[in-house]
Amino acid sequence: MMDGHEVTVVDNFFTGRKRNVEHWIGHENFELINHDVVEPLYIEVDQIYHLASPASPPNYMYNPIKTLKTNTIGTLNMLGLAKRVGARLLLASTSEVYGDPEVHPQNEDYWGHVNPIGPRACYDEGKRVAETMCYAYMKQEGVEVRVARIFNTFGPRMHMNDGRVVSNFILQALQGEPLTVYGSGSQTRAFQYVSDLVNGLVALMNSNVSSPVNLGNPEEHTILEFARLIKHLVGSGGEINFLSEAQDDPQRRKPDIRKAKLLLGWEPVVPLEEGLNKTIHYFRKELEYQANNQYIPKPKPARIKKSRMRHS
Ligand SMILES: O=c1ccn([C@@H]2O[C@H](COP(=O)(O)OP(=O)(O)O[C@H]3OC[C@@H](O)[C@H](O)[C@H]3O)[C@@H](O)[C@H]2O)c(=O)[nH]1
Repeated sequence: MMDGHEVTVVDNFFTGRKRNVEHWIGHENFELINHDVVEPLYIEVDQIYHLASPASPPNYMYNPIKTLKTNTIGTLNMLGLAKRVGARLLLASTSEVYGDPEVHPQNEDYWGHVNPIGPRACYDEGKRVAETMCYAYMKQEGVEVRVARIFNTFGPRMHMNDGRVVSNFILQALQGEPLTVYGSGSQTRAFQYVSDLVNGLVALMNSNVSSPVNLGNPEEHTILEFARLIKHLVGSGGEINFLSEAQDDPQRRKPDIRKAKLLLGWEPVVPLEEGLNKTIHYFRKELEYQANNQYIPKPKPARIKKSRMRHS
């Protein structure tokens, strides 16, 4: 928008919130549509960032059929729109297409290790078929596609109830609650700050790279190290609570980003601690906001029917 593009945001608000974009409402280049991509959409656009789908495991597992519909029918609808108006489509795919990987770090040539009937399948298989659909439309219909395989990402404006590890740990630490580590905490992840991802998505969209590209920060940590780091940054004395391991939880994950560096000239620039501090600041404010804005319904005064005045 700041570059002069007109942006239409399409959201069904299943996991998104109007508050996340309210500061743009009224801007001449901004439009917000309440719409679910499972239904066809008829608008005129040049580029489509197809970001729809819950991305947090508890959210996407909450209604697996809806997650599947969003990633399949929703993707077909967006590809159909791209075909009709001649737009380029960027699919937000995921590191989850690599499943519980047997190759480390994961590069784009790895085909993955995915359980097709496990609890994560609605999302990881959904995204895998979404990629397949993109390349079918590219080959058969000549639609221009871009596929970003997004690794763990965090930042301000995540939902308080998102359920992913970064927001869980920060909120727990801020509220003096124990941090919930699933399993032993020896599983690893590499976390990327949201602004790095946005820059990567824009660079990919405007590049000539049609094959999948990993976007993530390769700095890898165990979840236990990560819990300790967040406790330290928040300054919380809370303990760490070990809960049972999540089923099919990928054990090691770290992106190989050589392709993005070489072809897009992109790499993450925000250090982990800086990103975490910004996110901690955000959630601190959110907790304050929540405390000051609890909705307490007021009792309604009894409605007294006004009788019509009769003039004689
Ligand atoms: O409270 C928690 C939450 C999560 N975890 C663990 O932390 C790790 C990361 O879990 P998250 O739920 O944040 O995210 P995952 O890495 O499992 O999945 C993510 O992968 C990449 C993206 O496509 C998605 O954002 C999401 O599916 C997992 O090992 C999980 O078991 C905890 O130990 N405690």
